[in-house]
Amino acid sequence: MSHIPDDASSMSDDVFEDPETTQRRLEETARYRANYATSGSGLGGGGSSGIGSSLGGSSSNAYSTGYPGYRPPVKALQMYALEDAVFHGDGDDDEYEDGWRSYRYDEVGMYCQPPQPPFDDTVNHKTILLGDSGVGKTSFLVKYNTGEFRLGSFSATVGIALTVIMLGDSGVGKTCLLIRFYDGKYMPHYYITTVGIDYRNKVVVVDGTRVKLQIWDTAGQERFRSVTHTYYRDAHALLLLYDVTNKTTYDNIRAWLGEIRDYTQDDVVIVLIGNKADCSNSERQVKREDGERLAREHNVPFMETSAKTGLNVELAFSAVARQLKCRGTVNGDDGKFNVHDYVRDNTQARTMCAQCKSM
Ligand SMILES: Nc1nc2c(ncn2[C@@H]2O[C@H](COP(=O)(O)OP(=O)(O)OP(=O)(O)O)[C@@H](O)[C@H]2O)c(=O)[nH]1
Repeated sequence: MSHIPDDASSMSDDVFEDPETTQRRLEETARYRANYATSGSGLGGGGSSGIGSSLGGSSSNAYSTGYPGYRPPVKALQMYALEDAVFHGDGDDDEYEDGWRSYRYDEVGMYCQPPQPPFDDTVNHKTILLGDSGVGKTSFLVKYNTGEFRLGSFSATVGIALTVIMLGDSGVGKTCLLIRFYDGKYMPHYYITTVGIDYRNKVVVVDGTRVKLQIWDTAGQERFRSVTHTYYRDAHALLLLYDVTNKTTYDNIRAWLGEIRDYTQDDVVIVLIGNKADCSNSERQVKREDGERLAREHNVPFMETSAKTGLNVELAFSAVARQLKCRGTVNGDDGKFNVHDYVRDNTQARTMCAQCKSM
């Protein structure tokens, strides 16, 4: 059964299923993995049935994806292997526990396969499923990955995700802001400095249109800079954060803007954010007016946010989604949207935030 929130203005994940289906699926996945471990068969093994066995056999003559005989360049394979290690090597199963969730393809089993010998014919590479809406692309992929056919579990896939990258010095609150947006929670004890880069997908509904954002949380630490630079070029939008309680992070914004100029596309959407606006005046080292002035200098919209209270968090992402939609990157261009006006009209001052009032 497909569940889509009634409130069209709300944020929602892109693919839904009901809690019982989730529970059943988790149990089946556990059974499946247990069988896999004992029999050595499974998605790619000779003992499984269906699409998985016909496409994903482990013999050296079988090709898990792509055309027979196709050999991706070794460089590309090395890159994908590296990406898998970086993005999927954390064994993070937390997201399996909630009933309302969004699938990433790695969550539906693509990475259940046993370790393969590096860089041979069985290594995955990119394959794109194309075809009209409703022909069964998502079901096909899920069947291939899990061996299951899930009738009616999926809502329509929403285009290809637009890339939003979060930047700023280490400790400014990028991860907390993303978690607040993605999960609606503040995790003060979640503070483990980001290593390299990580992402979450989230769909934002803008005037009835579903805009899928792929949000990349980068490591603020200098030593990861060369990794994160490689992602800048694909960015449609950037959220550039400083910490209002740490003047150095504000002073470094100019350097960040320089990097952005060097590595991103010219039309990238940038929003400047002063985070931790919940902190008291005695803790504050950067006035709101300073943030506004810097933003004016660089002609970018500005807002103060708090991952702790949720102040302006949804606004930051919805401003980006609206601007990208308006530019025609997603479903047409009405040409009337002005991100500066939108942010100015919708920004909440700290005193106006209901959550802040209750603090
Ligand atoms: N008071 C307050 N603290 C915050 C807020 N956002 C984050 N923090 C705290 O700031 C610290 C750093 O937060 P992170 O989200 O890990 O910072 P980051 O920018 O992702 O850091 P790196 O991963 O090292 O780049 C944590 O202790 C958070 O609890 C906020 O809005 N208000």
